Amino acid sequence: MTKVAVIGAGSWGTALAMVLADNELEVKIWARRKEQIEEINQHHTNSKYLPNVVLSDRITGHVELKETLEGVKIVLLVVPTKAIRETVTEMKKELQAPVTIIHASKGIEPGTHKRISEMIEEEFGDSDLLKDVVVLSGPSHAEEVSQRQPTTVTVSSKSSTASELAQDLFINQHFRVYTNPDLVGVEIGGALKNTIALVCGLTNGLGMGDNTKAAIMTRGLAEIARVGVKLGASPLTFAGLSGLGDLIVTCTSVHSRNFRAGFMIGQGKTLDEVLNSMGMVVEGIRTTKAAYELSKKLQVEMPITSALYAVLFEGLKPEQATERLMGRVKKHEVEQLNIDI
Ligand SMILES: NC(=O)C1=CN([C@@H]2O[C@H](COP(=O)(O)OP(=O)(O)OC[C@H]3O[C@@H](n4cnc5c(N)ncnc54)[C@H](O)[C@@H]3O)[C@@H](O)[C@H]2O)C=CC1
Ligand SMILES: O=C(CO)COP(=O)(O)O
Repeated sequence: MTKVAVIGAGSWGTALAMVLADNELEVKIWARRKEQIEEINQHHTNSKYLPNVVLSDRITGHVELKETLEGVKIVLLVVPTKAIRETVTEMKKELQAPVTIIHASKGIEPGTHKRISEMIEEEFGDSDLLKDVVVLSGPSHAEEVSQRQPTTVTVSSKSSTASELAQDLFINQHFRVYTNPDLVGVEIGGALKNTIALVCGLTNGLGMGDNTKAAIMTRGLAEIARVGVKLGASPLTFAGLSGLGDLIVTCTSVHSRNFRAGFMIGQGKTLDEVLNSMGMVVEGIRTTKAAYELSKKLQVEMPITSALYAVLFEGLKPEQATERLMGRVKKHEVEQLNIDI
């Protein structure tokens, strides 16, 4: 039986482990906390992250990375973006043979502006322990995947063989997996939609309704596509699952941590209060910083991202941010996309 190591037992790592177990794979899931691993092994639950869900006994929990990675050729990496580098460094020490890493995290690193696959490759350097890197992304909340609700995602890699391997590992009757060769577009779309979801939540928290949400989603997608294309992505990817698809789910779902965090900020909570009350990762906060820096570096206009950056990190009041966005000079809609198809 094929064995897969899942590194990160938060809500997404656990839900994806369930998909793999449904596909009759042997899944070894790693977490740092011993009590969490005991719960997985003894009760087949991971109640902090996925309450009311029963895990297959094909999923075993491990606290030691060495034991988790033993005899494994495929690793699913699902830790928050800020933990990617340190986790990969630790993994590398324990690997005995080359692995294909499928990552399912969504973020960009502030300062370096690296995508997650780039960070993974950088941490492996010239070691021959990394075979390929694949990203799995798309509109997919863990809560619904764990209930086997119909879900679609896309996988992408520099290697089409590796993408197809990932597609075959995950695809089933509830979880439909497409391939897309545009690695840059898939990773950028998945990361930047979190910023736009924060803004949608924020305007909802301020009492604004659906017109505003539709405006932010549409113009948000325009700025995601603008920076993505500048980085080499295909514009068509942003109309797909890791673009529009993920934007829709994250900006409209009750499950979205980014939307909920934005909502609380709109209601007047401070960033610290919001993050302390979430207990789960809100990737959009760090990604907003990275996206703002990227827009300056590449000289790409990202007005919504810049307004959120000013609210989060420069003390601009959300109401002032709205005035700033609505008071911009008049523009032509399509020219603004600046896409050369
Ligand atoms: N939850 C969801 O529905 C989805 C999440 N994602 C992405 O998956 C990634 C992980 O998110 P979730 O599982 O939802 O997060 P989570 O907040 O549910 O869990 C995060 C997990 O990472 C662990 N962790 C935190 N810091 C760590 C560190 N320094 N080293 C090692 N482990 C660490 C935590 O203990 C926890 O097990 C994020 O990038 C998120 O954007 C993507 C699609 C769906
Ligand atoms: O990426 C996601 C859904 O596709 C998860 O979004 P949140 O982190 O906002 O919950």
